[in-house]
Amino acid sequence: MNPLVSRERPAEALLALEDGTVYRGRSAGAGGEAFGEIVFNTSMAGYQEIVSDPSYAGQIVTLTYPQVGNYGVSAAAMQSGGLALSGLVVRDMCREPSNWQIEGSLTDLLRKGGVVAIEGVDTRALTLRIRSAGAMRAAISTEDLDPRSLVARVCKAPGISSHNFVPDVSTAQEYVVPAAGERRFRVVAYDCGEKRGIADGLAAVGCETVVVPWDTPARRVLALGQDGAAPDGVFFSNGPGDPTQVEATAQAARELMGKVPVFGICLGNQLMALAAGATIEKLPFGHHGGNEPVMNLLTGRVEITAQNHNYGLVFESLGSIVPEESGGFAEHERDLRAWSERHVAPVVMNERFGRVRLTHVNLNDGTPEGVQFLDVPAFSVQYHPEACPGPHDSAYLFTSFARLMAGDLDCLDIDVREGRRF
Ligand SMILES: NC(=O)CC[C@H](N)C(=O)O
Repeated sequence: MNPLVSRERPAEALLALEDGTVYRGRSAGAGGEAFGEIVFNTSMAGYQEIVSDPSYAGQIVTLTYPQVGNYGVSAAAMQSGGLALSGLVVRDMCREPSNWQIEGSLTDLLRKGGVVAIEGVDTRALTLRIRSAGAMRAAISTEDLDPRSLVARVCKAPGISSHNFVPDVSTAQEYVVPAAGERRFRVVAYDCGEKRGIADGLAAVGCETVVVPWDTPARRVLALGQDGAAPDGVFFSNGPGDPTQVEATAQAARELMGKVPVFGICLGNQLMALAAGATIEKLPFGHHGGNEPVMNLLTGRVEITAQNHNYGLVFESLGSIVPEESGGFAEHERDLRAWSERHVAPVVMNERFGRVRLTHVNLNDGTPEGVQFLDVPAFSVQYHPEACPGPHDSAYLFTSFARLMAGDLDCLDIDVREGRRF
């Protein structure tokens, strides 16, 4: 008999949302109770990378793809050492996974990681509800099966913005990730919950990376390069929760930008924007999935991207527009779609760091997804060039960072300059 096949009858479970909606199902992970903010992820594969992404701390993830777990799990797909998400909701959890690389089942991984999960939920209906009502507080329980009681307890639970989740997932100690192949740069990465795929992406372009805790002061980082000198570059990682909670890292970004080349992904992008004094807004239900179209405004190319965020920066809040560098757009425009339609990469004047150019826009809702600082060597994106899971269209951004560290400030259109095709 296949040792991965479980014949036991799973316990009953209940999912409750703060708007009063409840779904009955069965346990598909650890027993117990989990509270968190419910979001949906539209990836069609990659459930293991999703559940091991530290950015999901404090969240209950609903997978829109209906059958989950069918190819099992393996150590190589883990994006971190453990599972940080609060809970998982699926339509159908496969109890007979099969794959030549299989090392275990998703249900076992969730159980070992203490993650409460529910299956048998109409995830289409649930996703539509989240899409219209927005991300909200929710709970999964295998203990409290009384809908009224669980909804009432959800309504009393703290919201995601009331806690800084980054210390829970950041490294406690500094450590070094070697370059894959020849070492070209020595980089310091702020670990706010960094995914392994990002560490691999940095290593692949020749970075030896010193990974440091989220609250490491800038002055320490400036001595972590070769022989106690400043590093060749600094990277700000992805991570969970509300970016305005992560003050120590935003403060470090403020001190480091302008001193060394800087690159940020997702939470890193938000923290660099906060360092520049920008406003961060909460999106209604965020972007979580492997199929989000983003236009690179410098090349006009559209990348299909992996995303996982609920917050975004308000580009106009970085400063007032510089009309002569913004394709004739004299006014602040709320509708960034107009810029993408006209392939204009507008520039604003930031009080602290000088000119900032909008480089990437999400084509689904027109939200800003990448900025480049023109007067200091720094750029960041809101989405995930490392994929894991997802398409690799944006992998060039790791090369862009290597170019930036080598002194090439025009580093974001390299795929076109090198004639690369997707
Ligand atoms: N993946 C991330 O870095 C997410 C950033 C932030 N926690 C958000 O939800 O927007």
